Amino acid sequence: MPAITVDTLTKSYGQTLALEDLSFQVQEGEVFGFLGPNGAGKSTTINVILDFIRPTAGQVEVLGMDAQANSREIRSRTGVLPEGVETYDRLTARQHLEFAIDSKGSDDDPEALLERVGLVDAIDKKAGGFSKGMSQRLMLAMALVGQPDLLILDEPSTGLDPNGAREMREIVREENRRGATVFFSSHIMEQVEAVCDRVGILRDGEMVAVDTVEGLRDSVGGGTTLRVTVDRLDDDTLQVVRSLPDVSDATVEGETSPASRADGEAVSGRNPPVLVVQVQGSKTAVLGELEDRGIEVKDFTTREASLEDVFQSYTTGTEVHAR
Ligand SMILES: Nc1ncnc2c1ncn2[C@@H]1O[C@H](COP(=O)(O)OP(=O)(O)OP(=O)(O)O)[C@@H](O)[C@H]1O
Repeated sequence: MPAITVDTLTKSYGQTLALEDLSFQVQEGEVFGFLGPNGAGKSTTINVILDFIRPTAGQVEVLGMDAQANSREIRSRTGVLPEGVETYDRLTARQHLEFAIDSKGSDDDPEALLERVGLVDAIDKKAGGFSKGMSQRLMLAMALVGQPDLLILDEPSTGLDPNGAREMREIVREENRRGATVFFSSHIMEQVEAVCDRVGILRDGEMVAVDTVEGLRDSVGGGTTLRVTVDRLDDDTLQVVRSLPDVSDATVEGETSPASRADGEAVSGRNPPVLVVQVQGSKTAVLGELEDRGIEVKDFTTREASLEDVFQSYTTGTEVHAR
């Protein structure tokens, strides 16, 4: 059974179309990363899932129930870390937890929960003095109350330093091992890589891709950037390299369009020229071609496309290039 089914969901705020015909499923027991740039519609989707806002059209089912008709039951089985931390300044961390434990009717121990999120030392301190990261940890502890079947974390790493972000990922893994489904929104691809089974990428209110991280990387043909320092380079060679089967692009560093030179003169400056090639497969064809043409390869480096490149490709429509 899917934990979340979003079916042809549309949401307009006046003239603003925040979501358009959005459909996707999150399977029970998976960690699903919900990615998109600012304004893509992630929070709007989460707010509809939790029935904080009503859709313009479409349906949402959560834990097998209708999101609107059964919102109370859904919320009792869901732990939420909302975007934009709001704690009560005058209440201590312990009091926040007690409030969440009471409202969920659970028998959790506030101390144990705060221990898990690394905030136990501040258990009797008022939240008004907390840093952003501390408030975020407190909100996470509140989301964990009652061993929820579904965890919805909206930008959970906001305000956390690298250690905090790592601890957050560990908690996500632990919760998932316990059996919880985790729906995790972020605009940072690297944050979701380590924990998510699948990733959905939202752009302008529409899902542009849903796949594993590896699948996404393959689908954009991220490939490798090969940088080759050579003793010389001419226009002919550049054209030949560009036409090799696995090459999607080749340029000379510092030269915007060397191929446009009409005289076919060697393209070189004071430094040895560097040929920058986007390759999908093996780099040996490129190096072999250069050597066949009597060009000396002085040095070369390679770099894989990063997840940020992949994310950028999906969310801006530009071609993905490893840099
Ligand atoms: N209450 C609102 N009234 C009017 N427009 C809204 C409202 N909430 C969101 N929007 C608009 O809907 C679109 C989607 O916003 P949403 O907050 O869902 O995106 P997001 O992906 O969560 O962005 P972020 O990463 O910045 O939180 C944006 O164009 C936003 O300006």
